[in-house]
Amino acid sequence: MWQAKHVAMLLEQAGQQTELVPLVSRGDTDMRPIDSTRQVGVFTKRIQQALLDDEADIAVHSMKDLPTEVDPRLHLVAVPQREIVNDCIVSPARWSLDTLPHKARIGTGSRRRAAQMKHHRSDLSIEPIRGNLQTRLAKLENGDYDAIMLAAAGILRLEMESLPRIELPLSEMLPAPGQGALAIEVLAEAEATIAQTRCLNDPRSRAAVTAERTLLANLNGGCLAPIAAYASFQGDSLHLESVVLSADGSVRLADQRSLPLASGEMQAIAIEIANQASEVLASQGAKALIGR
Ligand SMILES: NCc1[nH]cc(CCC(=O)O)c1CC(=O)O
Repeated sequence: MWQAKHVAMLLEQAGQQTELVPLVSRGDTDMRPIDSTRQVGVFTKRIQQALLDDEADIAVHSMKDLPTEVDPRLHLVAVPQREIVNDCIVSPARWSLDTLPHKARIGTGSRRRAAQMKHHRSDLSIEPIRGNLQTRLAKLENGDYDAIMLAAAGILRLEMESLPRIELPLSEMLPAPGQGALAIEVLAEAEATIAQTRCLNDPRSRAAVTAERTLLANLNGGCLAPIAAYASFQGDSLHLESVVLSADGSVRLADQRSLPLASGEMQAIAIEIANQASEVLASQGAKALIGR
């Protein structure tokens, strides 16, 4: 709802009228451990269906939740300015990755977060958790976990800035492809809506997300894979950091590279840098790690 209201506000600032269409997705209601369901698009399918059924004109997703497979009936018209990309450890004592007690119990359903935590701290006990933020925080307060992991962007969007937490540096915890970014989808044939929503696009945020998601797609990883990637603009270059891990964090393949922006069109550079990175990671055995 925060994300949809945020996009409505941006559109209203651009002189467009909007109406909110609240929806509930399976991702909101299904409390089974996310890894066990092996489903993709649990947060996004319901919203996409609203476009196909003409219940809504504009879909607002978390980019991180949007599967990389493209539905030809839909068009990703815009990626707005991206938020903070980091992950956080939430705990009353504000433990960091280094100060967490020995064998602390960490609540996360993310294999990417679990593997990176275990890579740095193999003693930690990673335990599954589901539910919305309020549910997760209640479980933390109840003592079910010593700490839980959350995206900083989600905490800020829920206006929970006072939550006791440590933001993890990218060197310890690289984000999921697309983390902290929004995705605006419309029907591919909706030319008028495309024209009205194009103004929401931030070309640099879009290029960064394209690089990260191309890497993910090239390695056949869904949103559940232990794959992390972060693209950023550094001077006159696009920079891409990517990491693929074994589930237990004992194996960690990493790649870092830059391409000058002068070498071509920005979206093409984003795809090229991802292709180079995924080729190197694949040659080091990334695909076997992901399947494990
Ligand atoms: N899978 C749930 C989800 N999808 C997007 C966010 C956070 C916001 C974002 O990363 O854009 C979250 C929660 C979390 O990872 O803590």
